[in-house]
Parts: sequence; C-alpha cells; structure tokens
Amino acid sequence: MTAAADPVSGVKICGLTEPAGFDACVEHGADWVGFVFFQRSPRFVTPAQAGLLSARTKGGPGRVGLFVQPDEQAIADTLRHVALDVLQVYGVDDQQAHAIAQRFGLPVWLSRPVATRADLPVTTLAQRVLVEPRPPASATRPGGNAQQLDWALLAGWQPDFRWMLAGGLTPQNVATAIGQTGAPAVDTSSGVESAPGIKDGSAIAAFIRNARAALRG
Ligand SMILES: O=C(O)c1ccccc1N[C@@H]1O[C@H](COP(=O)(O)O)[C@@H](O)[C@H]1O
Repeated sequence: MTAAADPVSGVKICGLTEPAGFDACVEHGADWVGFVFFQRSPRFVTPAQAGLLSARTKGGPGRVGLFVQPDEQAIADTLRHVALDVLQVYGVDDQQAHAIAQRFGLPVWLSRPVATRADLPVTTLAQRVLVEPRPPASATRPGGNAQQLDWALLAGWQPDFRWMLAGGLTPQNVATAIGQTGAPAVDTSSGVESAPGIKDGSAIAAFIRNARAALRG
C-alpha cells in the first residue's frame, strides 16, 4: 500500500466474514476492510477465508489484518494466504509495533485502549493509533464489543500523528462522534451487523454515507 492508498482520512468496516458484507464494502466505497485473525471473535476468519474474500475484487478497499498479541510467524503465515495492506495490532507496545512494521514493510495501526484522558498517547512509532474504549475486565476480546468511548475525553486532543476512532460506532452516531472528537478516520464492526459476524449491507451503506458527510464537514 502506498502512502496515497493509506490516506489520513477514511472509513473502515471491520470483521468481514462473508461475501455479501465484503461486496457491500466495495460497492459503497469503504476505504478499508478488516479481517479478524483472532479465534475468540465471532468475526474470526482463517487466512485462507480472508484470501478468498479479498480475491472477490481487485483494488477497492485497503485490506487490514487484525491480530491480537501476534508473533511474527503468525503474521508471516497469514500473508502467505492474503495480501494485506495494513496490520492492526492489539496487546503490543510501541516498540513491538515498530518492529512489526519494519519486519513486514507494512503500515502498523496500534490499538490504544482509553479509559481516562491520561491514556491518550502523546507520541507513537506506529503509522496510526486506533483510539478505542478500554474493555471491561470481563471482556473476552480487546475490541469489537460495541462499547462506546466517552468522546468528551478527546476534546482538544490534536495529536501530530495519524489516528482513527473506534468503539460502538453506528450509522446513527458516527456523525456526532466525528463532530465531537475531530476524528479524521473511523472504524466500525458491531454497529453494521445484523448478527455477530454477519454484516448488514444497508447499515454499511448508511455508515459510510454519514461518516463521509461528517468527515467532509
Ligand atoms: O471485531 C472483533 O471481534 C475484534 C476482536 C478483537 C480485537 C478487535 C476487534 N474489533 C475491532 O474493535 C473495534 C471496535 O469494534 P466495534 O465497532 O465496537 O464492534 C474495531 O476497531 C474493530 O476493528
């Protein structure tokens, strides 16, 4: 992926598992689609399944692979089945994110769980920071929980690195979220589903439409 293909601003739909959802993202012009390589997620896909989905079209959205506490071998094995443009990582620190980007020559988006304003990063070695709510201790996964961040925590936060807002975003609230936080890019998963792991094409269309209008501001 070139710098131009990893734009500062855009809309990501995460957790694609089936052709109809993937095709809706292509049709409605998502900037990125995400594949979840985390087995404890209802959106888990194998690398081979992601490869088949991705092959449904040439070009289109950037392909983002989501990994939780990955070792480099797992990423390398995945890349044998599906060409990813971005690696989205959870449970690693800034130095590890940097090492992964160097090893694979791909942009790395680093998830930073936020519960208080003190959790907002001031620097990063990653190519982008994903600002998400800190999940409750009882959660079985670090994201994809339809949990909304307290957007007021981000008031006046203007980092000099790329970032993206995620967590509980829906077609109904995404414009307000962008307006309140100034997010240049947004990501959703649960908010455009008809059931866990199954995307709703009309919700995807509405999310992208509403997010784009707000990003244009
Ligand atoms: O979607 C998942 O199942 C998932 C699993 C493990 C880590 C992250 C996951 N999803 C990411 O979480 C955020 C917010 O999701 P939601 O909109 O609140 O459902 C998003 O970045 C997904 O990419």
